[in-house]
Amino acid sequence: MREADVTGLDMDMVSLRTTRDTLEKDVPSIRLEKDSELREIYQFGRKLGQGSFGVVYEATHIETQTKWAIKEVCRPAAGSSKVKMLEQEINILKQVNHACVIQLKEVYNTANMIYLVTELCTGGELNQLLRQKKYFTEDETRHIIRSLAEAVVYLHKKDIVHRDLKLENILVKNSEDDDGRINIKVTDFGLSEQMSGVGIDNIMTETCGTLIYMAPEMMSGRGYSQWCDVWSIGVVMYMLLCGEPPFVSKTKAYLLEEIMSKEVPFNQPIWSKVSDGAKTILTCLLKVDPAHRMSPSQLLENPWITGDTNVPATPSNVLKMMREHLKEVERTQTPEDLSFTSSEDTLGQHLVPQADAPGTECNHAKTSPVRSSRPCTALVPTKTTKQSGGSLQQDKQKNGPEASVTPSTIVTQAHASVKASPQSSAKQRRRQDKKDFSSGQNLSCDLSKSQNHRPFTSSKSKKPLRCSKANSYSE
Ligand SMILES: Nc1ncnc2c1ncn2[C@@H]1O[C@H](COP(=O)(O)OP(=O)(O)OP(=O)(O)O)[C@@H](O)[C@H]1O
Repeated sequence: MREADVTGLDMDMVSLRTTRDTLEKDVPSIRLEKDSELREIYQFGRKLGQGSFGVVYEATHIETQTKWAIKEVCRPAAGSSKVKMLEQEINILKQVNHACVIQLKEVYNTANMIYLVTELCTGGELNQLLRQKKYFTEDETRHIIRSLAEAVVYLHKKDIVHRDLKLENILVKNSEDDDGRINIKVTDFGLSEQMSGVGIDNIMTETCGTLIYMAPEMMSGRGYSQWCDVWSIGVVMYMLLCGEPPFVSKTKAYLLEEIMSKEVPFNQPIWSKVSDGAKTILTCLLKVDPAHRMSPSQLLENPWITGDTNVPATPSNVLKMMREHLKEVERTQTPEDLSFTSSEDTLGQHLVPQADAPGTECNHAKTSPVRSSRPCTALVPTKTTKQSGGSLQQDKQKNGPEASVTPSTIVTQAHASVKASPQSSAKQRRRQDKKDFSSGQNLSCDLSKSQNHRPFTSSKSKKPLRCSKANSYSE
């Protein structure tokens, strides 16, 4: 047995892109002459599961008698897409060190095999637990979603977009710990992407992931960013609370149509028992337009998540008062006096998305006629454009002008474009919103006018979808 190159894997198979200074922990990569040598280090136990790459076993480290999971992977052909995915997965796992992300302990290489030793999650996949329980309570869901959001904030800060967040890729460390809490670990980074640039460089076009969890902007093929993970958190949360996905259709095209045409459905009887706070979050996470989605950091600060009952779940009272006031103003003014046609627009103009303002959340979920037409960030009646918080793009904004292509700036510009057409009725604007979204224009039109912002990509790949993993798509 010999220690492999200090950077990690068998270099003939994997060209590591990770720079060493980004590593947070040292994951040894060990070369073995024979596969049987590993059996001298670990005692293999029951089979835990099978993925598209290989089989996962429970294993006991003989010397320490500690339990681990070992993924046994047949070395894929050099240059194949499987190599790329495995390389990506290992590179990312080597960089991450978070309580809610699966830990990679060691990598073993032999001539034919690669073995990934990870922490053991005895509770299995979250979808198995959901199937048993049918649905989770709000308290259970809160704990799981908080952990998931923490993991996503951490990953996005490291410029890692998971791209395939789903119940099957969330493992349960132990069924339930002493407090009855379900501790989760995000796993399966095979489809993840690590961004290297800022602004437009962070726009991806490859369609991948699992349909029911896939963000509409990814389905539309017009470019997406890390906000696709937020949509998936929304789908996961929805499923935890009611046991079923929010949107289902046989094909990607129909699913996209369904998402575009419907509100987040809360029709099943179970939703009558779910709090408004949880439903509001879902509406904010499942915003069609990524520019209007709640950020993972905002999610973490939301009173439903923090359990802070002193903060109103929705700032609807203030907004309601402002709307009433604006309606009154409209009533007393002639149309010429107004720069907008409706109080909603006027309100939109003055409401600036303020990232990470605690205690605030999507406040328009119920009033918004079109799910994609309203920003879903903390709205405050001010023109201050404070941008802070943990999301990748918000962080990037501090680093350069290009990075200022944030959902919030897009939102602000979207409002500006509404302002520019005072004649348009609310109905016309709704139609335009939808048209813009399907053509990919709603984000690009305004951005292209700005010196600092390059257009949001709208290139649509003509390549057919293929299934690269079980239930996961890659273009
Ligand atoms: N650390 C672990 N602890 C417990 N069970 C695990 C662990 N890792 C994987 N498993 C189980 O083994 C199964 C196969 O895992 P694996 O990572 O190979 O594939 P996958 O995530 O299902 O899909 P793929 O790699 O094909 O995308 C999982 O579905 C899970 O049930």
